[in-house]
Amino acid sequence: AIVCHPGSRAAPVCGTSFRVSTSGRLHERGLSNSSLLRGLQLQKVNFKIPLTCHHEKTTAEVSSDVQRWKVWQRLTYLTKPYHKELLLAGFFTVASSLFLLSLVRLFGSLTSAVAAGSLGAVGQLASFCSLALMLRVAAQFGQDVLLGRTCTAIEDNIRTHYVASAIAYGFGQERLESGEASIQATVEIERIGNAILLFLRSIIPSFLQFLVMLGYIVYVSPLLTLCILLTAPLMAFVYATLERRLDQSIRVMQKLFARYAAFVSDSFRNRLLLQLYLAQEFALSRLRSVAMDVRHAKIRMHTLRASIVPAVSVCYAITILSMLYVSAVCISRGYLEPKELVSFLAAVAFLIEPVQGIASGLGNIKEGEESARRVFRTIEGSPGICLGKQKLQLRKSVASRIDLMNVWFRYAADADYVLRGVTMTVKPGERIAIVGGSGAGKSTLIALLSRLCDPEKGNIYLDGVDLRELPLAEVRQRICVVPQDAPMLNCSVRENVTFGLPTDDEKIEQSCRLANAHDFIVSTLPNAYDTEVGEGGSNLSGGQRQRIAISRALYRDPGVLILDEAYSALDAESESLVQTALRELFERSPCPRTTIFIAHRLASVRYADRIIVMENGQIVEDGTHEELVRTANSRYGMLLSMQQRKP
Ligand SMILES: Nc1ncnc2c1ncn2[C@@H]1O[C@H](COP(=O)(O)OP(=O)(O)OP(=O)(O)O)[C@@H](O)[C@H]1O
Repeated sequence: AIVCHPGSRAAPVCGTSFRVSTSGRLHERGLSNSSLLRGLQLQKVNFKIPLTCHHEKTTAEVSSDVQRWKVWQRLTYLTKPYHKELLLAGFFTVASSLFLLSLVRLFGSLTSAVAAGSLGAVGQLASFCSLALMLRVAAQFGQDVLLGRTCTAIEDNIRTHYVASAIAYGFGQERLESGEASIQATVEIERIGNAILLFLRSIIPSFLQFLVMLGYIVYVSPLLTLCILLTAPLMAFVYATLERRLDQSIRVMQKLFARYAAFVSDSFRNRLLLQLYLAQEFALSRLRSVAMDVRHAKIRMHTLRASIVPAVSVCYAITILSMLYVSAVCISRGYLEPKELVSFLAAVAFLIEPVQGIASGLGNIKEGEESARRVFRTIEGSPGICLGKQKLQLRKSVASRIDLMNVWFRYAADADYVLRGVTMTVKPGERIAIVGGSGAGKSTLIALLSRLCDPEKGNIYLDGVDLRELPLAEVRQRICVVPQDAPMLNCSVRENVTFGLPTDDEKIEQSCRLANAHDFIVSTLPNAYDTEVGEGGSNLSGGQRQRIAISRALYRDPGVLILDEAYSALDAESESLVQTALRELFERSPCPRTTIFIAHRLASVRYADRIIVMENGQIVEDGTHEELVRTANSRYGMLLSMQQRKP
């Protein structure tokens, strides 16, 4: 990812995906067509999943951690829609254990018949054994097929829910990097699916088999059974100690691995920058140190996991040896027949098998449990904002009034306030420009208006209703933001404009014409509106991306249109064309729109109805261009003259 091949083109490099070979090398694969990424991205466009749990939750209700029993409770809840399949699989599991029991019993009689040389009885018993074996195999097959299907569906549901939740609300309190989140959405959720499958397909049947065989050996010889059970506390102690350590090491390993994934994703995303600044070695050294920690944590985890089976086996060996000694005593005193001992030993063998199975499977279950804990924590902790319940009836495409009343906001409890007592009113249909120096709090104000976060103190009203009282979807339908970096999904231009809304080609073209995008789309893009834009819109220029981003907002007919530095990548001519088109549109429109735009280039704000100047998180000036220019020593006048002085 970091080596620059001579002659490679700059633009397509941005859309390049990579394959990691078994040797750990990275191989370029050409333009990004990864089905996974594509799948996720298209889901972003198409999602319509009811996220009921979020709509009933407020920040205060969100727990910071997910306890173990809650993880299992949630996993059980996820199996609810598949009760029928699981019941049927359970029936097969029970049947399989019962067939095994009959096998064990038949085996005792068969060995007696063999010892007695009774050929007729041997033939008959052997055919019964074969029948029992075939029925057991068939029951296991039915169980495995049903569970495989069900667990795949459950895994798919968790992933869908996770992606939907992350797209709708971000990564919540976890503050995950996108690389970590991608690992959660792919590897960790797969781990959860595998753990559920293992639990249902292996641990439960093993446990059932253990109970059936235990019942049988108690029935055959309580004394020998007691002998086995006496060693159980030793085994329990050994196992519990190892399990606790394994638990900790898995937790550490997964955390480190997620960090590693975030580093990798960061390096991939910034690979051009790394190449340009010859900083490949710097990136690799960061990766190497985390990779080393991951490796150590993995080795520790594998060692602990590998030690469980031998430790349990040693305990069992002690058990079997003591049991054999007691059986010899019992037979010599006539308390036990050799035929019963054969059955007993067969049952004990089938008792050991599930215990070993459980012991070796629990490592994977633990990993799945830990992944589930992390995934659920991200899903549950997602809304960093309180989600309103009030249903406001919106009149479509009508300009809105916005009131900010003494709004205070900071990004963290121990950080400085970024907005400090902001109070302002935007009347319906007004065109407001917000200007100010870098870091003044303009983008933060926009984030609050679009409810990416909520004020810590004070209120924001949309047509007289507190934003927090409104359903989030209503706010987002009503207020549409064109962000500064004009983000694009890796799909066609058309899909990037409609972004999940029903496709109306006429309206798409109209929106693109208004944003001055139609001409370049039809004349320069190879497949016009069907052209794939590449990863992050890498096949387009910055200005082209911004024009498509503006078209996307216009396609939505919002009551409030917010442009956050949305003209910054446009040349002066394009900016003027787009501005004029928007002004005309809004003036012509029977339902006027409120427009708020942030601009650094002050030439683009002079025709705004009002200009708001921000500084250090506060509004310091508010007025028209003429008013502000006339005011002596105004901050706006100073900014203007500084820009005009620039060569
Ligand atoms: N996600 C964040 N977490 C923590 N602090 C942030 C975050 N985003 C912005 N800030 C801080 O908030 C302050 C205001 O940032 P903001 O982006 O709102 O300013 P701005 O006026 O839009 O600046 P610019 O014109 O440079 O984009 C800055 O000091 C910035 O460091």
